[in-house]
Amino acid sequence: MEKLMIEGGYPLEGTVQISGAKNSAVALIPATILAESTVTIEGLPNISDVRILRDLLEEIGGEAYLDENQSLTVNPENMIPMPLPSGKVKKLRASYYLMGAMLGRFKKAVIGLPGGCNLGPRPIDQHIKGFEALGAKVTNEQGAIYLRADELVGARIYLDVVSVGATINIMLAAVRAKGQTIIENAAKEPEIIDVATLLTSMGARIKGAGTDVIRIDGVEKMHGCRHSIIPDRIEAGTYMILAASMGQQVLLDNVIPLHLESLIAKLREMGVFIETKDDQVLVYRGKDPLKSVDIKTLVYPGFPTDLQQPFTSLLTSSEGTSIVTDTIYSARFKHIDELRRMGANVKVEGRSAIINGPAKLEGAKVKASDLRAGAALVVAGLMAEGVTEISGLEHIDRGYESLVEKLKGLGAKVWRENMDVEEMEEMKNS
Ligand SMILES: CC(=O)N[C@H]1[C@@H](OP(=O)(O)OP(=O)(O)OC[C@H]2O[C@@H](n3ccc(=O)[nH]c3=O)[C@H](O)[C@@H]2O)O[C@H](CO)[C@@H](O)[C@@H]1O
Ligand SMILES: C=C(OP(=O)(O)O)C(=O)O
Repeated sequence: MEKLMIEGGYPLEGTVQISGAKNSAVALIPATILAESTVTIEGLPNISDVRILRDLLEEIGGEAYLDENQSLTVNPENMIPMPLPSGKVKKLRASYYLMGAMLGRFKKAVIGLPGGCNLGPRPIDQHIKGFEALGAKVTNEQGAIYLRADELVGARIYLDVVSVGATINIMLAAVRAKGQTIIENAAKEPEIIDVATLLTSMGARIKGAGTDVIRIDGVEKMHGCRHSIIPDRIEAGTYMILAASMGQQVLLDNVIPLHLESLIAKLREMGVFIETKDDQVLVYRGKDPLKSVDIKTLVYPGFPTDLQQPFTSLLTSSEGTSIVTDTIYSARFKHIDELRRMGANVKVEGRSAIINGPAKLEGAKVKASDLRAGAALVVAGLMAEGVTEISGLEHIDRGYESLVEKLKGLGAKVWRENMDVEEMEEMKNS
């Protein structure tokens, strides 16, 4: 087991290449199940979630080859509706997309309840409501979801909560249903458009992805294609926050600036300078101290919940009081105790964190309890005086490709180290 070591206080400068979007990748890979010939997805991020999903495709009989350029070629011809009640499906949240994709292709699936970051309750009632509306019988037996349908028939489905996961999962099943499905109050995240683009290249008929009403006309067969994934707006956002905290001039390459408008607006409000080009963003700081701001996480195009945690770390260095409210995941504050351990002046009240700055952070031994908590601690570690040791690296590896190499490329002092036996015991017991 490894830990991440950061010696803080060094300015960041240079160019960083942004990888393909994790939250697209984890839906695009299951979507390949729906095709009847070879699908290639180019530019996938080199992260553990991608490798686990590749393995899951092989478990159900697919051929899935990930090459050195992170292109995944899937031959789904010999796939079978093998039950996946436990094992790797438990390692990530997005294994729930196997439900929609297998239901669409085989009209049946058995998938263990998904894992992923522990952000408090992560219900899937809206996914199930959608599958049932399409004609599936859905039961929960001993921690696995059983889905079965004689046939899938298009339906009008109104989502009671705007959910990225439910929107994509229903889309995956509906592309192979008979007739038209209309998803109302759909989520509008860029990852939904990316999945719809892949499905359309595979022969699906989808209109309105990226708006709150999506219309899908079911088709009988879907074929192979090539697809290039969108850049990761959350990884890009994390590097923009890092640049705002410690950057002189940091250029992000392979970005869609439009996907980051809420973050760009908030960083500018704090006094950070940002220039956007077609697929690049330049971030730099002036001489003045950063100003405090309030943020509230919202569905897209609002401020993303996935950037709330690293942004909170940045706010510890700004002058005045900031309030961060997470309306998507009210318990997404496990990073706060760790930030306090490093000297931050933050308290949690209900679904808000109240941050008083500027605080002088000091290196400490801290634990990443989930993926973006890990990103938050990396931001804090780079700002802090002295050495920060971050355990729980397996969470960070779920979502950030080559983090150490990318940070080193910007001039950070960061490295991975093996934990000693005592530390591993501590980890197990915490
Ligand atoms: C809207 C939002 O910011 N979604 C983010 C959320 O998506 P994730 O897919 O986890 O969450 P959803 O978008 O599906 O859910 C949004 C909200 O709806 C609730 N819900 C969801 C499904 C359901 O069946 N019932 C239900 O009540 C969730 O608890 C949550 O409060 O985390 C992902 C990974 O961190 C991000 O990629 C998404 O951008
Ligand atoms: C919480 C996240 O991932 P997951 O939903 O896959 O657990 C995330 O990407 O911030």
